[in-house]
Amino acid sequence: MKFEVLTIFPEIIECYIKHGVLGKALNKGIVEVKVYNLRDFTSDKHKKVDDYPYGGGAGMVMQIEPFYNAIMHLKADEKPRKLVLLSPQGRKFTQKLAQKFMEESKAMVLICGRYEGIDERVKAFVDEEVSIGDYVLSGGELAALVIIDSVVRLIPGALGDELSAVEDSFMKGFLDYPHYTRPEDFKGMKVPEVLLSGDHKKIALWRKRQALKNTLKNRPDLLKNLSPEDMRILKELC
Ligand SMILES: N#Cc1c(-c2ccc3ccn(Cc4ccc(CN5CCOCC5)cc4)c3c2)n[nH]c1N
Repeated sequence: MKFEVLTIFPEIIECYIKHGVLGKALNKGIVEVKVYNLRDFTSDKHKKVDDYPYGGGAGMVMQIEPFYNAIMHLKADEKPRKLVLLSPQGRKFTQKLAQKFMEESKAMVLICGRYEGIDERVKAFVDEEVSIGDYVLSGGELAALVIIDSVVRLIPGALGDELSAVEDSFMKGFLDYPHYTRPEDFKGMKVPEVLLSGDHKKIALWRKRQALKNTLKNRPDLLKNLSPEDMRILKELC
């Protein structure tokens, strides 16, 4: 899968993609990330990318021309790609949308604005407008990284442990169970006995109960379409 990122801060993207899961996926050749500086698509000596908003108002707005020139440059190879604009006004990004992007797109262009946003006319050239959540960021770069990271985790072979992607809790519709590792006793804080028992059936049941308990407490909105068994466990917790 190929990601192409349009931004005035390429270093934000370049720094992050070298590490962790993404770094491994890049080294394996499972993923390719190319970052483009929008300032390279300007036509003035000052590489201007923003201007005052028509109609007045606070802040600056990013001009359409650099976005248009960059998008036309990418489209010159006539290869299919999904163009995604990051924006506070976008549709909510969820694990389901990450799955959809992974399944449907061989290449994605992630368009990152700054300032108070970008000229509305850029939207004529994009396929999706996406927001990663109900809070205001300073630009689209962090959102682009969230999308890249969550989509790459879903690519078969990217994690090197097929189970992790399948086990990601948002795929199952409830939160994760608690995790523990050595030491067994840290300043009197002990690992639950069941996890030391070696009884995999008991451990699985304990983990399911804990996951449902966490979900009921923190994200009851996720508790939909539970299996009869999960519903039975949930009722015991109430
Ligand atoms: N994805 C994503 C994002 C973004 C995001 C994405 C892209 C850009 C480009 C510029 N900015 C900054 C910016 C700040 C303030 C404002 C004003 N409005 C904000 C909402 O209330 C009304 C007034 C606009 C834009 C961006 C922010 N924020 N939150 C998400 N989940």
